[in-house]
Amino acid sequence: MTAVTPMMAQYLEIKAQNPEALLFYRMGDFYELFFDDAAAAAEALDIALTKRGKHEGGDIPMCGVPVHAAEGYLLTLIRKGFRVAVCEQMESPAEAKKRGSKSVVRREVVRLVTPGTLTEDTLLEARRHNYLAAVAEVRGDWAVAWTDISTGALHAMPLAQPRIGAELARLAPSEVLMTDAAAEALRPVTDDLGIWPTILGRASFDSQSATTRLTDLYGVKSLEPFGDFSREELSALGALVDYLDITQKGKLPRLGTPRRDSTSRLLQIDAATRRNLELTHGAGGGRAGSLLSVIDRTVTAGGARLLERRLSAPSAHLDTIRARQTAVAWAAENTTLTTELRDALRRVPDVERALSRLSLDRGGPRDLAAVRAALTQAAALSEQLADADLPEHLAEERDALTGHEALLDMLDVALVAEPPLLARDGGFVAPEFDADLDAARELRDEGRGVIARMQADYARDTGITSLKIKHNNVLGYFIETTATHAAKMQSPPLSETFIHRQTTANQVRFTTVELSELETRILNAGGQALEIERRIFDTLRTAILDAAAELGLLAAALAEFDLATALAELARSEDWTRPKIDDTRAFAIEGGRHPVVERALRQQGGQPFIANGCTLSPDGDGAALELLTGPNMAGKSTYLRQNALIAILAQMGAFVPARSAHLGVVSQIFSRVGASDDLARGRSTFMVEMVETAAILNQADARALVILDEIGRGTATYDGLSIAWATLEHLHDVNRVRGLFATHYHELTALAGKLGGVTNATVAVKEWEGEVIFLHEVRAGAADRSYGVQVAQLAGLPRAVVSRAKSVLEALEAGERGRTSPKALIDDLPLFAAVAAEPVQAPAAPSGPSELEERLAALHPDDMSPREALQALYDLKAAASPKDA
Ligand SMILES: Nc1ncnc2c1ncn2[C@@H]1O[C@H](COP(=O)(O)OP(=O)(O)OP(=O)(O)O)[C@@H](O)[C@H]1O
Repeated sequence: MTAVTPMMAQYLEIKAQNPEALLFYRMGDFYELFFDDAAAAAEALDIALTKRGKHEGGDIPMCGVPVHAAEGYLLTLIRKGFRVAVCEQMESPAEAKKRGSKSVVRREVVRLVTPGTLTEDTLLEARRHNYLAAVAEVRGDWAVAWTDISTGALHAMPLAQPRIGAELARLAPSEVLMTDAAAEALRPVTDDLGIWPTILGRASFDSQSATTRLTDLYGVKSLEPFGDFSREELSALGALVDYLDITQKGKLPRLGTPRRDSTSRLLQIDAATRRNLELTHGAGGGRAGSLLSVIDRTVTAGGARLLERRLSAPSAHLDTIRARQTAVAWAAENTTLTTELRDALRRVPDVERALSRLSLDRGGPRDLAAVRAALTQAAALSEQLADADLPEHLAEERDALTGHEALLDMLDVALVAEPPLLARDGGFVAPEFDADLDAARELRDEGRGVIARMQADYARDTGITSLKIKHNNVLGYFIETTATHAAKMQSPPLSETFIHRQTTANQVRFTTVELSELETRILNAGGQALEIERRIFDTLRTAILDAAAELGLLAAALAEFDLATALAELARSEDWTRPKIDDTRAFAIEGGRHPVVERALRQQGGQPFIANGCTLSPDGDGAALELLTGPNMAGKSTYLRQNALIAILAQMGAFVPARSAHLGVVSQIFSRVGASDDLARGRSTFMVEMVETAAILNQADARALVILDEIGRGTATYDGLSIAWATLEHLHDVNRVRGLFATHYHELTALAGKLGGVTNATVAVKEWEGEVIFLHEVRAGAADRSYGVQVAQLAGLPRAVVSRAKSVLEALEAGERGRTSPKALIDDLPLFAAVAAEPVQAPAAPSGPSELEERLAALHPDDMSPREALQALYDLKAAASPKDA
């Protein structure tokens, strides 16, 4: 076995401390990866896998990426789910040598790059939040905390375990921290959302140490002023801070004070509904095709993130909704000013992310310039708004725009117009800001002129016109002549001044005392200038960080103005209206449209979008359900979704795509539109649909809005019909929701007569020469048939199949009408014989309570000991299935 080299020993030691991450091991201008890391990275990055030296008799696999291009590679690795430990050289090779000729350069991991802890613009999506979340459980109570370290936002929320999935779906975090036990308990939720939790030890979640971590972080004695956080919230917050400490190696980012959020003030939207409605993510998983992509008119990154936040979490709090709506209405009424404001906003950089990089000491001169630009534009905005009669919500934001004049003045005089990327290269401090810097720069720059003059003098004195003064890294400055002048230069009197340094094939090189002195001065001046600039950078950075909290508010204010004006611009260009919102249970929309479908139709340049109204008028606290029948392709799903989207837009404070709208605040939205297979988890389409329907029936309250599309279609006709029937009855009698229910089971339309809160509606079509023409118009009444065969014909099904289908359909319908199963039908259609067997049976109305229900009602859990409760449970189970007992 070969001995392990000192460098490899160091590598192995550092790797052992970071087993979960790929180790980027700095060697000069490269980050090198070895062993399994190298194999994994080479494959993920599609770069060459080579080898270097031997370890335990085998070759060491290796690959590397150049430091200057590392960010791009990091991005690919993070996207592919890797975590990367960045290990830097903490001293120069020369410094290492001083400790002994065999010493290895000291290296340390300076940062663990994980999906939830990114700050670089190149690694982040400017218009999306990048959340790191932690889920904690303390004695059965749960909480979620989340942060976006690139902006400093920090939140916590206590919530019941069943709500965790919905909350994580809302946040769509890049990374979620949990203990092993919590991850086990939440496996179905995380699997559903495609989240791979990052597991931390129990110590990271300890609520006692969390308090200490947080008080230390904010330099306060107690957390009380921030709010009354529960143990589980503290545990989740503490885990976040601990993880940041681990990944940022002790350098904590700027974090705003923790804010308690509460689900009760938000419109509840569960994960499946979010997916169905494609609020922030389209069907493909990205932004494209989502409602967000269609409504986004923001011009700043901060505004875009705020829009995403609002759309993900519309409010259910009337005052909040109205305040936001008033801001948009103000912007919509003041179009000229709005246009001016948007012009100024366009020049606002991403100041939140600049602040976060500066606080992590990862910032550069451009981040200073970003703060300057934000302050400049904020001042301009505040001036434009000076005489405006702002609604309260915006007036408060206007106040946050000013108050940083001194800081702005300082940045203005200190920085050049377009600073370079890196502080270490210098050149970002403006002339006349610092006298010492100016002097050092002058000497440095002038030195070059002095060298040129010196060269001219030497050429004249020696009579060698080809004499040059040059520079290289080994010799520094030197005088060079061709070899033909060697003898002359090396004999008196010239040899008294010119000291020989080197002879090459064709050249001879010299120096002089005068030249070395000048060289020292030039070098010192350059170094000195850099040193002064570095000091100035630190001063400016400190001045900015001292004002970080207020600058955070300023950034938030800019985002609010961006959002209000963007939503106004959207309303203007798309002809949207301000909805009336109150605490009734109204749902009355005239001329509603689906913004995403409308845009798609417009882009295709064909048919215009047909607007449709929707009125659900509940009687008292009863249900109001619209049962929608109609042909395939008529626009049922579009109609269903558009009404849900209008409610969501209204409650985020936006205007809505309708001629008019009156909505009573909705507490929860459930939408099940076309479930898809989930084969990966072994659930069929039908199973997924039933699980989701169960969730609605169990959770929907009287303020819920429920949108169900073709419930029960994934099974045999009569099973499906019966399930749809019972579901509709339950929504009507028990949940008493406002809702829309689309179905192909025309039998259900009979319920409109039986259930007071159910009305029938249909999407109109015209039939012309055997073909259907879609009118996309929703009208009162029931459809007579589905026109499925005609639609299939439109889709290009072979003519023979279509005509055969038509005759099968006719025969089946004839059989149904006759309520018999004619022999001819069976002979013609042996495969379909079973279908015609039984006429549809309406499920019996629920009879009185069963014996079990009565026994259950008689139990009083509060008065029972755990032992009695368990016994009661055994008894009930025995009564329910006597055979098993
Ligand atoms: N109001 C409308 N105005 C114009 N075109 C529309 C309208 N609604 C829907 N469409 C068009 O009709 C297509 C089909 O709509 P949608 O998917 O909503 O039909 P559907 O009735 O749910 O069909 P199926 O029952 O087959 O699922 C849409 O892709 C769109 O192009």
